[in-house]
Amino acid sequence: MTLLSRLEKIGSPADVKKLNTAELYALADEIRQKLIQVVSQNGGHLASNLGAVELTLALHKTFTTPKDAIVWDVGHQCYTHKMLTGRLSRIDTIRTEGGLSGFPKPYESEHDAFVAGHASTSISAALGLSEAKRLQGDEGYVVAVIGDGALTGGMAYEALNNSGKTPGNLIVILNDNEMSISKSVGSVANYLSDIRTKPAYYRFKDRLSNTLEHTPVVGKQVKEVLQNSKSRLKTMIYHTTFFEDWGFDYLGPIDGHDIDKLCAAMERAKRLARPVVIHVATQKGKGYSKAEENPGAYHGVPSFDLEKGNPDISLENSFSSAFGKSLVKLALKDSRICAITAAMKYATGLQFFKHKYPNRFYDVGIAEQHAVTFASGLATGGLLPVFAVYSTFLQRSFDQILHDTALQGAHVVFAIDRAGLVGQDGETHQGIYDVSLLTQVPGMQIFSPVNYRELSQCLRHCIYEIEGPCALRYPRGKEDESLPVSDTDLKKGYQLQKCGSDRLVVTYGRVFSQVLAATAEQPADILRLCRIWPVSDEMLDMMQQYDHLYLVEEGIRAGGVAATIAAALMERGYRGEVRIRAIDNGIVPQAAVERNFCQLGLDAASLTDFLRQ
Ligand SMILES: Cc1ncc(C[n+]2csc(CCOP(=O)(O)OP(=O)(O)O)c2C)c(N)n1
Ligand SMILES: CC(=O)[C@@H](O)[C@H](O)COP(=O)(O)O
Ligand SMILES: [Mg+2]
Repeated sequence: MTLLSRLEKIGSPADVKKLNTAELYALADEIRQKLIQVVSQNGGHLASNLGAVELTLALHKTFTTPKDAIVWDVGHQCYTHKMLTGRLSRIDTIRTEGGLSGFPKPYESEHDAFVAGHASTSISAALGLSEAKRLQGDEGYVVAVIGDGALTGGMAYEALNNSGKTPGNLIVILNDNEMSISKSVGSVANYLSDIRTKPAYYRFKDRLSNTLEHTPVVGKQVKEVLQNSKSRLKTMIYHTTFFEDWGFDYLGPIDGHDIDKLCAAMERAKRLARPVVIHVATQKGKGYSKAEENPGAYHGVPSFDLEKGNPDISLENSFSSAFGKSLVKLALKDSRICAITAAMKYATGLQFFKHKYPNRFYDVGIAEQHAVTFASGLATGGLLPVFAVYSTFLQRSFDQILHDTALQGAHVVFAIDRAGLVGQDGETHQGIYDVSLLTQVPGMQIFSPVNYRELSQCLRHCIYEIEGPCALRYPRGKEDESLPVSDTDLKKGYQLQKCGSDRLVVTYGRVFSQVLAATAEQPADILRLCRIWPVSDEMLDMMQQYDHLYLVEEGIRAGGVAATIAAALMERGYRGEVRIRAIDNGIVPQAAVERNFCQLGLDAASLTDFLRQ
């Protein structure tokens, strides 16, 4: 009989509450070992999880989920929470097909209070949950756990601005490790770092305020008078941080790896009558030396060898790198070219640009909306901005693209990375909506290159041959080197591959490889669009010459290129047959991309059947 480890004995958060401090630290060690082992096998968000182990233990020691709700921001740091809430036996399945998600999922467990994946949403969601409790007379606290990176996103401030005056069951835990994926940027990051360097000063103020609070009779009165006055004494004692100006109580900075201190602060927060911010200082990557040394490289990793360590932070052989390098080449000859990222410098391949042209490189933080309007300002001011962003995160900026870019015809180039299916991050991160969104934007042109060479040509074309907004979109990962692709005339925007068939497949982007393989079995002509939007009359004329059209798209059907072509052909009175293969259900769960292709009927075998019909 094998002895159960401490971790295996945790069936639910109730078991965490029974442990003393020493036992909790021993448990933390086991959790770290498990995190490292699982992420090295499955890939995932290692450094963020390693940094939040004690914090998660303290949360479950102090609060009682699901009566109390914990809302994780982004949610990429929730692996320990999953292990402690009855999912340890399935943790090895994390991020795999049919397995646990790498993000909070209420359908997975009642302990996951809210869906996450995109940043800066936790305080808004927590405020909503807290108000729902209040209005329905439900008991329980609501805790938002937000990182300093996620605190660079505008939504967090909208929520703070809206929360300060609410009755007090809302607790915001600011998990400050001074890192987003790369170093946290902006004035708030500097401000937080300033607070972190003066813990004694903040402890003194806190003690003074606490003492007043507990001084019988006069203490409370003095405190109230001071809090409501404008005196310098008040400023000295109570005006500690901007959180207080917004109506929160502030506790911190607290060592985020000291379980007793964390628990004490959380217990105190429960007793306070106002919403509270607990500012916690943690170390990203804690407990795994390689991740401590280079937390950015271990933020999100593919599976890796524990001995060798260091998975590549940005793969050399990838569309992202090809894009980044092409942009540098163009920028060498044109000082008007600027590059913008919303906290994804390495992942979008912009590190090359930053290295070469730091004064025209902008990391704006997790602020996609701001990034778009900022880019539109740069364009209106005479520059050539390129905003490199994941498809899924660009969704945030739809109104900015419409209102601030398109309506004034600003020439902003959107370099849309992770376009299409993304794999293990699952439904929150799929890049399958951008085409349907962008086709609604007046004047927008969209390109979908299939290899690095074409990407580079499209980028140049977008920067120099187009006025107004334009986008080029490319998938996660690397090119298919076997593709027989010659240079495309980008003014025409397509390539027609003929075999003398009366059937035509119209497609674009990564799924072209699958179409090619399918037509080897079921011969058909192929019209590959490189400029996928707008669809020109010339393209439609060409389609009308065929009796059977097969439109294949790695994106959602509604509003997509295929559906729009079908509608345009109908208006033209086309009498032939049109069949569409696109993504009908917009919620595509995690799996290897190849598996998602099969599930959605976009792989070569399924497309062969499709062409047979
Ligand atoms: C809207 C949006 N943009 C970008 C991302 C990509 N992203 C995921 S985690 C992360 C950094 C988060 O930093 P922080 O909140 O401080 O958490 P940490 O990893 O440091 O614990 C970024 C930029 C995202 N998830 N959502
Ligand atoms: C949590 C998050 O949103 C990112 O870290 C994302 O998981 C990165 O995905 P890639 O691995 O495609 O860069
Ligand atoms: Mg952080």
